[in-house]
Amino acid sequence: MTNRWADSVGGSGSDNNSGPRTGRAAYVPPHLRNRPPSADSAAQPSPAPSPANDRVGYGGPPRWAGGARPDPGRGGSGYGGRNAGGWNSNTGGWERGRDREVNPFGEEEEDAECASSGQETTGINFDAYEDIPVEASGDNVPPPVNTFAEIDLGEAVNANIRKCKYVRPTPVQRNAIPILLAGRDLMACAQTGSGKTAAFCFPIINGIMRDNLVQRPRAPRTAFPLALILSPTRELSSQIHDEARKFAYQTGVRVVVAYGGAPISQQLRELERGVDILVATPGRLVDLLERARVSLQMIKYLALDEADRMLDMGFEPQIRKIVEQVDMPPSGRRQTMLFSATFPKEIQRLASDFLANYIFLAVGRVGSSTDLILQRVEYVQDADKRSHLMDLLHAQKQSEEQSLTLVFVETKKGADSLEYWLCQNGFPATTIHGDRTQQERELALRSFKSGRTPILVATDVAARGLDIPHVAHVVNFDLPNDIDDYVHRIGRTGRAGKSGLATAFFNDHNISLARSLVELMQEANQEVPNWLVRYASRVSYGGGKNRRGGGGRFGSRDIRREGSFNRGGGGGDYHGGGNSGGGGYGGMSGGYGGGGMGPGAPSAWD
Ligand SMILES: Nc1ncnc2c1ncn2[C@@H]1O[C@H](COP(=O)(O)OP(=O)(O)OP(=O)(O)O)[C@@H](O)[C@H]1O
Repeated sequence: MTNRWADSVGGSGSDNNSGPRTGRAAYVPPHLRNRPPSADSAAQPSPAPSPANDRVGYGGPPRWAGGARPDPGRGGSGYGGRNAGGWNSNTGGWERGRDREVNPFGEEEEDAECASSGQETTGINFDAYEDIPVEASGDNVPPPVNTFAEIDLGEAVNANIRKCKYVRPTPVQRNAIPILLAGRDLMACAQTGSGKTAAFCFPIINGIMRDNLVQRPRAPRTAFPLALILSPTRELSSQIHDEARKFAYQTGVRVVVAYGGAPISQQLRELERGVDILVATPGRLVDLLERARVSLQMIKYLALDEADRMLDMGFEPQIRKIVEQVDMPPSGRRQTMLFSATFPKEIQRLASDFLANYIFLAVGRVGSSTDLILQRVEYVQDADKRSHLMDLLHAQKQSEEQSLTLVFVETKKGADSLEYWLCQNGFPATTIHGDRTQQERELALRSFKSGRTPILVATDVAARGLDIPHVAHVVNFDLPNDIDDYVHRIGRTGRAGKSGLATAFFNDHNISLARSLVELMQEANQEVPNWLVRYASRVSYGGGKNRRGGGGRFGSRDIRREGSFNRGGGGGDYHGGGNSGGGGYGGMSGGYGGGGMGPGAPSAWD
């Protein structure tokens, strides 16, 4: 079918999305999607999502109508597990202990999704990570551990680890957990999908349990969390919250999430019930701070997930406000942990403002973790991208029944346009990007995860952190401008020791990425097409976004070791880490030089 949608590949901004389309009642164009729920519609029941696309009913009632959130893992969760202590009575009128803690492991029917993702961790090929080298620098680095049994996380947490079916710690967990349990600040660079979330959650939960009976100020309606975990997107915050609730189940540690796009009233109610660990996106947290509904004066643990993203141009002002300009204890009086798969040098310099005498940990030599991901680059002109994508999807349909495909595009309009075209052509697809309401975003993600719509077309809003089982193929329909964004995007497959496939469509618009792409692929032992090598040789660095820092084949090494660093803590000490197989350390793609902070598509972020 030739239509205006099909013509707008790449979403250059042409206004192709106007007007609802008759004959496709299911579809509501983007400009109508962000309407707040009306009182009328709120009274109506929600229709079931269509098997082909989650958009059925967008024009209809909002799914949050009547107060019940679509995600049973979050909405209205009670609390009550006090088995491990860790609380005091000074809760400022919170409702602690009155509610029953909802089981986050999905033993109840409603949480079947969590249950199945829990089963994912059985049979994981963690041998794939066995020979991954580790480099840690800083003063007196605590040695790594090999088993969870070697770390005293407490019986309740250990029980949860068993419920998660984690048999042994991943390399980043082996190294980061002892460092954090020793109370040290940490900047950790480890591959996508290698278990960083647990690496910072376990020590935080353990620390809060150890800090039993912390006195908190009495202030009506103000929450005083002990730990703050910040992440760049709503979906990632939600995911971290879900994970942290599992790890903290029946420990007495209460985890609450707050992010934009969702009704604040419900989040306020959750906060009023009490909070030990607050997981939040920066924007919503600033809002809560300004309303004086959250105070950071009791924060003892601060974690920034996707820390390089959190400190780049888009987020840095908000992060500085939260960390430096409100009431959070200064570095040295709190424990700060920064995690990502990429750490450009510029970001490392900035990050040192937030850290005290920190340890830098790099887990995974360039080329080791990406072995799990087969990377292909194909030369495809813009006009041919759709038919090419269709060929890939047809091939995949035949090969694997259960597999999901994540397709990254540059713009929000491009995402809508491609999704529409795919659906028209018989491929059930949905989309996630910053112009969709949070309700739509969550629904799209659930529909994708469940396999109802096995193709998700996304902007960079889905590039980082999301842990979706069964993503077999990541297609870079439009390549990003920044190699770090590429790394995070392809990292949505090949997670937790599993293998995955990543295909990129390259053409003359992507020349600036050629060199860093070739380098990354070579380091990852991938087959690089000759034509791409020729493109790369035509590009000079010239200070552009993709210029690599002076780390040579070492990805993100501690900048303090390069002598170009004058701020903050010591550095110098260095050990090869417990699993070290020798040189060639670093995160997959950190260490890119000045200006390496991706512009991304700020409007697509939270
Ligand atoms: N010790 C373990 N044993 C088995 N599975 C694990 C273990 N630790 C984590 N996992 C699983 O590995 C998957 C990836 O973990 P996680 O999402 O924390 O990765 P990540 O390093 O934060 O990735 P990204 O860089 O993309 O954010 C999750 O499904 C998680 O449950």
